[in-house]
Amino acid sequence: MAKSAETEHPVKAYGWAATASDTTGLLSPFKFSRRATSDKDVRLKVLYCGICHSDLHMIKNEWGFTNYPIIPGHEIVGEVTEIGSKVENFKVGDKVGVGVLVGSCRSCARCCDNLENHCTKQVQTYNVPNFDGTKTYGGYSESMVADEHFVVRWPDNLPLDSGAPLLCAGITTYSPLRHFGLDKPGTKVGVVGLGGLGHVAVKMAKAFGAHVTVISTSETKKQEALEKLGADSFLISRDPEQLQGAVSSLDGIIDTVSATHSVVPLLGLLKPDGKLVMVGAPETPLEVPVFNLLRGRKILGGSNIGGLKETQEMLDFAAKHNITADVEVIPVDYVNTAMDRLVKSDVRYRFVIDVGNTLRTE
Ligand SMILES: NC(=O)c1ccc[n+]([C@@H]2O[C@H](COP(=O)([O-])OP(=O)(O)OC[C@H]3O[C@@H](n4cnc5c(N)ncnc54)[C@H](O)[C@@H]3O)[C@@H](O)[C@H]2O)c1
Ligand SMILES: [Zn+2]
Ligand SMILES: [Zn+2]
Repeated sequence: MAKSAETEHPVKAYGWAATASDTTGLLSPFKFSRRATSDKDVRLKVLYCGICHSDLHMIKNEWGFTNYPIIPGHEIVGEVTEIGSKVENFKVGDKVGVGVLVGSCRSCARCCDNLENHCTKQVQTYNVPNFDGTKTYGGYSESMVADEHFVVRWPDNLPLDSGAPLLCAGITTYSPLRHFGLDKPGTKVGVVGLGGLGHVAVKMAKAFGAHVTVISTSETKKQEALEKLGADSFLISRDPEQLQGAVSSLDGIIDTVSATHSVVPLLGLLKPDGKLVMVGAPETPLEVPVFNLLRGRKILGGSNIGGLKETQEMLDFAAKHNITADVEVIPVDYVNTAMDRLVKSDVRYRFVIDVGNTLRTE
């Protein structure tokens, strides 16, 4: 008989999991186990874990591939408690991060190019089979263990709680800004959806020296976007007059919206050769009228987190430019309320679970 999550590995572990397959996604305390620390492994005590909207999509099975029980969490900051005998880059006591990936083949062309995020054999931090056949469990748990290649060094001056969301929201916005050439001073960058990813995208683009326009459905975020986050202008996406006034003005747009929406107005905002980069992952397909791409030779693309080398580079960049997320730190037993509020975009702008101080391990 197959071993249970609680007994398949030698080390006892505790977390909060969604166990029901009824798509309510309710999280509750869950006993499981983690593997012993092998040669190249780093074991950490989880201190903070951000709540990404992907966690919400997954606990509710909105993408259709949730494999319950699931412990979400891939914005994990912790302290190293044990290292394997061949670990080279970390020692006990170091502050470290683990993001969306805990494994990849390490030998394909993508991996050799530091793009583990595009490896077909990548192992994500939760909900997938690991190389040993057991399932991965994420950071809403008291400990993590991962090969050191998938662990990043935490910069000294980067706060642990408000820095945690950089491990997904940070790299997911930094990487396309860099890859699509939207990281040059004076570049006109639009950010759609001012949530966890979107607000970090604004900060990253500003740090690159871009001129940043936030495109949002809601007037309520205007003042904050301009005054607090440092955006240069603000457009209400439902206001045809405002959109008309900004037609053909942007070099690129990072679209972080989590629900199905029209990209037609966004394509209209792009200059010729402009790029619309999707990072948000709505559960249903978007409609793309092809003529809106043909006219102006526009490009519609996508981006998925980033490789490990770039994740470290992004963290160091964030530390240098004092970029953190705006966070609401919560105890773990508030997580279901936090999920309900995230559905309504009722958070400025990222929930972070104080795992270290609030997760009981019995
Ligand atoms: N590509 C990647 O690698 C990657 C990484 C992380 C997250 N994601 C995805 O990105 C999306 C955003 O994640 P997040 O954590 O920032 O979520 P979030 O909930 O914090 O932010 C989403 C934003 O979209 C806005 N929004 C929702 N519905 C909208 C609509 N119909 N029209 C316009 N705006 C709308 C919300 O108001 C909110 O500001 C999610 O789908 C998530 O799964 C992708
Ligand atoms: Zn994420
Ligand atoms: Zn690979």
